[in-house]
Amino acid sequence: MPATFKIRPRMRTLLSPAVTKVELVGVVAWLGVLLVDPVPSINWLNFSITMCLLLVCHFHRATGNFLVWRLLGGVYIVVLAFGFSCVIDSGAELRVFALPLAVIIVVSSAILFITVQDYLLSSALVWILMWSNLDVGMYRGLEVYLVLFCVSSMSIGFTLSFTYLKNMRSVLLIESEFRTLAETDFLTSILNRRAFMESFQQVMAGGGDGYFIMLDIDSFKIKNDQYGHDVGDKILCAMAACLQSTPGSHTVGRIGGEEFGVLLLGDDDSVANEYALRLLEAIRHSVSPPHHYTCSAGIARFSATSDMSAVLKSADCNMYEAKRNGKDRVFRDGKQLMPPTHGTPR
Ligand SMILES: Nc1nc2c(ncn2[C@@H]2O[C@H](COP(=O)(O)OP(=O)(O)OP(=O)(O)O)[C@@H](O)[C@H]2O)c(=O)[nH]1
Repeated sequence: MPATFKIRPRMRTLLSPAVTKVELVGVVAWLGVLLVDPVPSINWLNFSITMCLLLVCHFHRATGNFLVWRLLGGVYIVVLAFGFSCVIDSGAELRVFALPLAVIIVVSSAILFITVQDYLLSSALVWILMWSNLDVGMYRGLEVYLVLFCVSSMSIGFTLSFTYLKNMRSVLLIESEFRTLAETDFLTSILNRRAFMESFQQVMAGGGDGYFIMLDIDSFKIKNDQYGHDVGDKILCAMAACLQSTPGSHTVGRIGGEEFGVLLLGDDDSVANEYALRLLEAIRHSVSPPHHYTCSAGIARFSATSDMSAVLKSADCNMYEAKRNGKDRVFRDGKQLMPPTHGTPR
């Protein structure tokens, strides 16, 4: 997915408060126009337009769907322009206001759109709607000025929209790059400890049940000493690749030097056990001899009400049990997990 598409929801979140304010200003202006001459203004059409504007404002603010949000910005502008054009239609003396009104709507609506295409489309619709209200007779011989106003208003709006969207996009792209850097382990490119723990907290806050698996590479110091730190680094990367390529996990991360964490969702013990054993098997074969390595793992179950530090401690204790009992194995609740096909411990 292009980076600019990824930041669009964030752009929408940042723009929304300003959009709501601009729309409310439009509604107030619309009600103000109706109040200038209230008696003839009270009719079904004006009532429907008012309700429509209020509903569009409400749903524009409330919708969670990005496409609907984009669409409602255009709907709002078209309904507002239609409302004003109806009022202007109701009295010939009001036609003099059609031109400045169209210019104001077209220029001020630049902030409502997240793409310049949306802006250009809706402002073209505004001009089409308002053009019929212009007293062309009044501008006879001066039509070129009308065209100039039309083109200038759209150009100013386009420039405003293009500039602020471009600036916002650049700032958000930089922000997203920094966020990725802050959450990613430099060596292995998987989540670092902070990001992994944040994900863990989010899962628990969301009421998720699951399993936390702590993994520690066995005798890693010896590998480093025997083959050098560059081989050690390759082993760490191979381990991260294994975590990523073994299906079934929710989150994986490097939570210490040679320690990794995995979150599994669900409450089926056999699925969690099978996952852990499958992962250790994949790890055994992830690097060919003589640099091959193994790791020990401890599993702890958690639910929404669990104390996170107690879960971490439990997985850690199980992992150390696995180390004490010969390494390259998984422990849970103080007992070693056996592969389903083999009935005896290795
Ligand atoms: N190459 C490399 N080594 C690292 C990195 N981070 C930590 N280490 C090494 O990991 C080793 C961890 O050693 P120990 O804590 O003694 O654990 P161990 O040798 O794996 O022994 P057991 O845990 O008992 O199996 C140390 O030698 C650290 O230098 C890293 O980013 N790259």
